[in-house]
Amino acid sequence: MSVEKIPVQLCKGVNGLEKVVLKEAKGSSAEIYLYGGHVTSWKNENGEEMLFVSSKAIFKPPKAIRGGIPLCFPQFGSHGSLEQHGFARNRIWSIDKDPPPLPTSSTSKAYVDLILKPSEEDAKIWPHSYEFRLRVALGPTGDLLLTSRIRNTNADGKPFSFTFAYHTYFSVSDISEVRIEGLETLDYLDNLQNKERFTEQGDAITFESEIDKIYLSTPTKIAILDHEKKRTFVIRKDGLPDAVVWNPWDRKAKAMADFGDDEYKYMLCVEAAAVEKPITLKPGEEWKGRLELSAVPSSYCSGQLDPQRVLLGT
Ligand SMILES: O=P(O)(O)OC[C@H]1O[C@@H](O)[C@H](O)[C@@H](O)[C@@H]1O
Repeated sequence: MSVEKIPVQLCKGVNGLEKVVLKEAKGSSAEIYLYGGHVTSWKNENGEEMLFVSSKAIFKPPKAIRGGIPLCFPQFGSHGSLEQHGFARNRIWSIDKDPPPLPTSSTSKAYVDLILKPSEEDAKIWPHSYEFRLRVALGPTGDLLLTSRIRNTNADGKPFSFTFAYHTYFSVSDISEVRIEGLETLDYLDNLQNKERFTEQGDAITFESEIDKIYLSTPTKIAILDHEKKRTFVIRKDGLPDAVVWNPWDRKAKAMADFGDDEYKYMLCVEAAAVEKPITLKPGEEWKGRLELSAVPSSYCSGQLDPQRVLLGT
């Protein structure tokens, strides 16, 4: 007899912070903290963790949780006058009991809707009224789906602009055994060189030192191949033209209080983002940004990512 899993549960996590636990019928699961609207766990059907969370992560406001999927809004990085990566990642979100419908083809009951609205204090640092709705869902095959809907609710008729990222920390076996496909030959801004623009060379991206690059206008599909784990993460994104790739490497790792000295070996951030061209919304307008993550066993064959490129040999 199979025991039916409760698809959505609200419970206490680290330091008594509230978290939502999603469980899909076949065994995959996810955890989302209301602090930051922050996904901190995504496990496949065998209970294996796909996301990296630092053993030194501080689950306490105002520090954002180090790992999982922090949400960068209304500012990515230092591209503006607000605090690094904006404030959405260190605010307490609410459960949205009655969200506007979202078209979905999945029958999975494992999903939750969260909402963030500005407090009076927030309005002092970013003088705009908005509703940020986040849906986190598990698909029937264990895929993790995040949909962000951001609406301008300004009553003063003013538009606003923002930059955004799903700052995903993937768990990898060994950073030196990992490569990314889908970003080769693209232009990028290098955060390690004053955000200057360069063009990536032809090969898949591999890692042997610190990296902090914003790849511009990328394909909607990117793959992270982990040879040792024999696992490939496939990232599909919509409404998010850019992709940030970050690994702090040893020196910066040591400088971060909430990150273990050697942990850079076991993580890689590939962040679906809108950075180069900020998104502008007039009052009443809504933006939607979607991220779909899947983990497929064994290595993806090189070149399978984009059949068109294989055919054209480009
Ligand atoms: O320490 P934080 O604020 O979470 O940021 C981590 C990193 O996030 C990346 O997205 C940025 O490109 C890096 O420049 C930054 O160092």
